Amino acid sequence: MTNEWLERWRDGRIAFHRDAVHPALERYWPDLQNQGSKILVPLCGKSLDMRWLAGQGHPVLGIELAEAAIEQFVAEGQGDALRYRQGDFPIWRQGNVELWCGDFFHFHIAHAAEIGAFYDRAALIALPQPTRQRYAFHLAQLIPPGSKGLLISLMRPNAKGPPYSVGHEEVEKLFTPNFELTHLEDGKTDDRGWQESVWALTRRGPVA
Ligand SMILES: C[S@@+](CC[C@H](N)C(=O)[O-])C[C@H]1O[C@@H](n2cnc3c(N)ncnc32)[C@H](O)[C@@H]1O
Repeated sequence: MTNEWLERWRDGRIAFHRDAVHPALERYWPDLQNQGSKILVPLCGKSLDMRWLAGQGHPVLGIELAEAAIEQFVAEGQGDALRYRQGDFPIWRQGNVELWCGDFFHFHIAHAAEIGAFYDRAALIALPQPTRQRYAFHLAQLIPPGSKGLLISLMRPNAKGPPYSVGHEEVEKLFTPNFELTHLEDGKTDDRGWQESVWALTRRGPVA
């Protein structure tokens, strides 16, 4: 799976990338009241949503496997990027966005000191079913109790992924052990029969 993503970035097969900020982010983020917290964006690609979050006054920490995605994000942004390293992760920093290049599952709590919220659009649904369980648990370990996040999942017919179809029942099953969930909306179904679902999550008490 891992190499498949690197191949996709190499070949420019990135139909998941949006040229505009996700409307659900703009609609629902202000209600989460995460003022100024550092936002974790797992499996971030080169999403413009990170620039929007930074524009709202948040430091952003994205994690992305493909160096090509990070190089493109920086090249398409403004200003120089600083390069440095934390452990095994090379990091690019441009303005208020820092992008860590590596496997999300190797990003540990010690790296996550200042994280206060998260944003997942097309991260959970990029992972096959057994890995989604691991993802939900790992995310819970990185997010302090009381902090919030926005999750945009996807339901689709004939679900040979990625992106995988992750319906309401699975979202609830994956996250309920460690988060309080509020279902915010189901988007319009597009002409492929794909429909996004949007959730607000709040990390429950201390035990992951
Ligand atoms: C479907 S794309 C979504 C990207 C971004 N969230 C967006 O909305 O455009 C999933 C991204 O996750 C990256 N990825 C896949 N597995 C990963 C992992 N284990 N750790 C970090 N990044 C990963 C892929 O390279 C790809 O850029």
